[in-house]
Amino acid sequence: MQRKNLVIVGGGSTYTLGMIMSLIEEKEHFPLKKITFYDINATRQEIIAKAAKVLLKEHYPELESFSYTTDKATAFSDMDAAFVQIRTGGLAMRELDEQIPIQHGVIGQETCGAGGMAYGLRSIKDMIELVHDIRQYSRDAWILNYTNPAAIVGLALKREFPEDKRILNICDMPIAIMKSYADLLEKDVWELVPEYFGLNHFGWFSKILDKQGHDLTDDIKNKIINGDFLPTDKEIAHDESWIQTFRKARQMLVDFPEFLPNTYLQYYLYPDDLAKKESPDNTRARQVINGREKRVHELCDHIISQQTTHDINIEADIHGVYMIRAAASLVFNWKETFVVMVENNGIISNLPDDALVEVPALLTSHGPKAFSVGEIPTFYKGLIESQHAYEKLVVEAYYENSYNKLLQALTLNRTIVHAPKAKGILDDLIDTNKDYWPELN
Ligand SMILES: NC(=O)c1ccc[n+]([C@@H]2O[C@H](COP(=O)([O-])OP(=O)(O)OC[C@H]3O[C@@H](n4cnc5c(N)ncnc54)[C@H](O)[C@@H]3O)[C@@H](O)[C@H]2O)c1
Ligand SMILES: O=P(O)(O)OC[C@H]1O[C@H](O[C@H]2[C@H](O)[C@@H](O)[C@@H](O)O[C@@H]2CO)[C@H](O)[C@@H](O)[C@@H]1O
Ligand SMILES: [Mn+2]
Repeated sequence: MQRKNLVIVGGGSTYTLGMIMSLIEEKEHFPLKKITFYDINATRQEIIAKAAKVLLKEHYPELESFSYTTDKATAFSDMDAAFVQIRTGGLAMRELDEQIPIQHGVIGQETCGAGGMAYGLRSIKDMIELVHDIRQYSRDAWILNYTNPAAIVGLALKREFPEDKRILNICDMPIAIMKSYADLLEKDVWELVPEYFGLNHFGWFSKILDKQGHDLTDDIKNKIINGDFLPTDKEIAHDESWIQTFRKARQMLVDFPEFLPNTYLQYYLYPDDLAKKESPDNTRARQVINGREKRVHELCDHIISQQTTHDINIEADIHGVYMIRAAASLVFNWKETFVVMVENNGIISNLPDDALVEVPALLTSHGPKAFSVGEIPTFYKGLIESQHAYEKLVVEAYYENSYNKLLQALTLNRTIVHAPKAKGILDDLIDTNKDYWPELN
């Protein structure tokens, strides 16, 4: 197999070290000649990059080049693939996205509700600029975007780059949930074949089959209803917040037994219960700063001081493996099935064509070829249409500098609903985001 060149945009991300370990474990599937990190924050990136250098030297000796840079031309020239994982405003702004809605009595969340809207308006601008820059230097590179909120970023990228068929918006939540199903069934996650529909962080598995075509759906439902449904990927298995989140799947399934829910639906189906549990002093951002970020930075410091990785476990995680195999399927035309975001255009026949739906697709060298879903039942159609309208209004508001469309978006959002509350939250978010958002009229 021909070796490829990969740039990781947002090299300083808390996910990058795990991604490097996953690239090492997946090197036979996605053999690389060159890995480059790009970030706007040289200091943050250097911590990860110096540790990655040691890891790669010991475990990827066949790699011809590893480098890290803040220069776009150096980063983006001659690339086959780009993994884009930036966070405009950093975890500090994530914390404000989460705190402000809580202060108004509604859910404060990274990608859902008002927090997701605030983050979306910040991400769109940087993501559009980045894709223009990548295209200037690598016209044909596959761009895998998982920068959040991927639903809103993805819609904006479709609007800005309608003819670009080599941008794929992708999320790891469906595979992380499937990993838990696989562990319930004592099977390998890659043996499971999903049927799935919805929007990003807003979807359902209608079926889970195995590769021989056996239907495993009822078995999974019974195990969730009668047992304990838990996260099992190593990155989240011991995280209390993720444990509570996965456990909530049971209630969703009891209330709405037709389909298996994405864990993010908890925010939309039980907004009052969840809002009551949140506290501005213990946001998820704060937990990540004191948890994943601290853990990753300590591990990097350890590797850098030892200049070896002999005393640490090199283990892939499901997030990394999913992105890597999806990229390999595009680059090498594997035609494997992944749940990804694509423009609807009739895939879900009773939803708008312009919705960015999340569905299973074959990833080929000509792009994703999604399987037809057909009609979905009224309850799910209603929920999705309203969420799609919210996402679309946020993107339109960005392009039109429209205060009114943002107010409409927040009022439509199931985590808010009450218009005066939407207005209060919006006005506070405008204040905190003045360095990032477009000016609103
Ligand atoms: N779609 C998914 O399923 C999924 C899964 C995991 C993470 N994510 C996303 O990945 C991103 C990274 O998450 P994290 O928690 O590691 O955040 P982080 O803040 O630790 O890392 C983000 C990095 O991006 C850099 N950055 C910010 N703006 C940039 C720009 N314009 N150009 C280049 N670099 C820039 C920052 O300096 C930082 O080093 C987030 O958007 C997160 O939501 C998505
Ligand atoms: O609150 P965080 O920062 O811990 O997580 C937010 C992200 O959650 C999902 O990603 C999971 C992923 O599903 C799992 O496999 C593992 O890698 O952990 C991630 C969270 O730490 C979600 O899909 C992302 O979009 C969120 O950004
Ligand atoms: Mn996601």
